[in-house]
Amino acid sequence: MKVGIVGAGMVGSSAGYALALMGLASEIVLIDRNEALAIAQAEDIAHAVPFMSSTIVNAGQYRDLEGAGVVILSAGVSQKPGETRLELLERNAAVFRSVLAEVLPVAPDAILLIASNPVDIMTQITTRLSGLDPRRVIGSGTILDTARFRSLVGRHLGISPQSVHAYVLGEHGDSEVLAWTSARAGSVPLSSFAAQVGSPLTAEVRAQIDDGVRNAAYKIINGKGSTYYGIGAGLARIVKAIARDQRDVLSVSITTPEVAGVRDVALSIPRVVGAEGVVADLFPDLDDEEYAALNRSASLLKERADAIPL
Ligand SMILES: NC(=O)C1=CN([C@@H]2O[C@H](COP(=O)(O)OP(=O)(O)OC[C@H]3O[C@@H](n4cnc5c(N)ncnc54)[C@H](O)[C@@H]3O)[C@@H](O)[C@H]2O)C=CC1
Ligand SMILES: CC(=O)C(=O)O
Repeated sequence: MKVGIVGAGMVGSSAGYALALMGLASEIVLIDRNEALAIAQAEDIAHAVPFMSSTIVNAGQYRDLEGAGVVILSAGVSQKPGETRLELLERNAAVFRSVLAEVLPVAPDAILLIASNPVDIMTQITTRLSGLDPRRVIGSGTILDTARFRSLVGRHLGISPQSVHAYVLGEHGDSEVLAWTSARAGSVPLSSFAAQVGSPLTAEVRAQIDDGVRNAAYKIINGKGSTYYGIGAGLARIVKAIARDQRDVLSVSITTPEVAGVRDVALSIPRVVGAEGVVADLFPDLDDEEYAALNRSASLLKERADAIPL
């Protein structure tokens, strides 16, 4: 499968690197308004390929997206220290208007995979502007937050994060919801597992994990300017589900008819992802507090998305 990446900065190049290492694409095309950057990133990633795969990596123009199965959209601005994702909205909406006008005519059949922030609202805008089936316009959503959640829970319990089945729901951002009630370790409810291994999930531990997940990006941005390895791997993971029609359950964002009482909103819940995009939505069991938090997150996203002129 050919994969296009529009926006060859830190996130786009990290996704390209992860895809190339994992051998998930036959060809990767990197596009950026800074052509010299796209060329340099493509060349650097191509030099990793002989160690791991046979992916062809090139910089290109929009016309080179023809035949792409997936186009990753990672163009735009990123957060400065202390800035929220939502503060990027107007600037990145303007970038997407111009980028989509170039992408859609040449790659009308591609699944669009959105990374630029605020990713849920960018997903909703892209769905509206493109007129594509919402199930083929996928935001990376909380795939990264879910990975952060699993990582911290796994460390606390002393098990692999891959044995933690827990999801972050709602906004990829400050209002996100850690779904503790439905979380499992192996097949065992999280709190029961934690008690059995002698590492109880006290209110204090949960608060620390919540803070670690919710504020991870702010901490990393303060330390090194931006985050990219985590989302690069997350984007590659979504492409894997699509390219191999794996029907994996991933927390990604698409415009959804109704979530927690809010209609037509893009946000993350666990969804089944395969060759056609999102093929099913899953609504985890939530307690009253989690449901109310998801309703607040959905309402906030809906309000901000509806206020953006197309
Ligand atoms: N979804 C997620 O979990 C994450 C999302 N992000 C978001 O990803 C986006 C990209 O972040 P970085 O790669 O760190 O930024 P970056 O500044 O390194 O790269 C952005 C690239 O977009 C290009 N660009 C800007 N306007 C363009 C246009 N009209 N056409 C083509 N290219 C254009 C720039 O030249 C630049 O190379 C940001 O919005 C950031 O907030 C970042 C980390 C995680
Ligand atoms: C920047 C961003 O969205 C993240 O690392 O979560």
